[in-house]
Amino acid sequence: MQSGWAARAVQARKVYGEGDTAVVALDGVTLDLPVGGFTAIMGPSGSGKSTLMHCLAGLDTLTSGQVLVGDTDLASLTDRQRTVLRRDRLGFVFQSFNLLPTLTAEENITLPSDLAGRAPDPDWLATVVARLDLGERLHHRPAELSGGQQQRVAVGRALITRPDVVFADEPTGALDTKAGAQLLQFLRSVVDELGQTVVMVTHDPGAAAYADRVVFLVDGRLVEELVEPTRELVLEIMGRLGD
Ligand SMILES: Nc1ncnc2c1ncn2[C@@H]1O[C@H](COP(=O)(O)OP(=O)(O)OP(=O)(O)O)[C@@H](O)[C@H]1O
Repeated sequence: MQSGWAARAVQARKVYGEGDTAVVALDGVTLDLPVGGFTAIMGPSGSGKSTLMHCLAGLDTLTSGQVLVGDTDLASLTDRQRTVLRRDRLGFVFQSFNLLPTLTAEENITLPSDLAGRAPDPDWLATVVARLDLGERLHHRPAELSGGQQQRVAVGRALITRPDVVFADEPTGALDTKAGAQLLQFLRSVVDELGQTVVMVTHDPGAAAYADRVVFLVDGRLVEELVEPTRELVLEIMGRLGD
């Protein structure tokens, strides 16, 4: 990609409802997601993290402002085109894995390609499987895998189309500490070694410390940005912001 960012929000504003009951969820957020970067989004409950993520991912639309994925302005697309863009150019990892129980690990990973009617690139599939250390588990069904392994399958599924951006919403929320730390190391290596772009919403300062940069939202505004975060620095800012 020519531009230095994989996706960006420009003066993003989102208002839910109207009149007296209107809620300003995003209040002029400008944020670049650099290509090959790992960005964490933090902030108190209700600060707009999910709204920002959903708008960046084309799952929700802005009231005003712009979201660009690569050079594509999401507002210029029809619903159908946005759905195709999500399928082909974005990856998603959820707190609760969301794997299909009747499919094997490999079938879950290749599902987005299968749904698009395309064979997955075999070299890329092999690279992703090796990077996520899933080679021994490809023929297992989700119920036969640990939570950490299931979430790695979900990361593999998010990566299979070589997306512009992987969106991870509390990806370690359902994992124990050890599996969570491992998963974050895998996400880190997906950025460092495969050049993928990851954005993650988290409440956990330890998880945020794996990112290159943490942005903090309060009341729908970006109020702080921390480059090369550590758990301690994240905690200090959270304390200051009243989380
Ligand atoms: N569909 C909706 N309709 C009305 N208000 C909404 C809707 N979705 C979110 N909001 C409001 O927008 C604001 C931001 O919500 P959002 O879910 O983005 O916050 P968050 O930072 O992700 O919170 P949490 O950490 O609790 O998940 C909140 O005040 C919320 O109540």
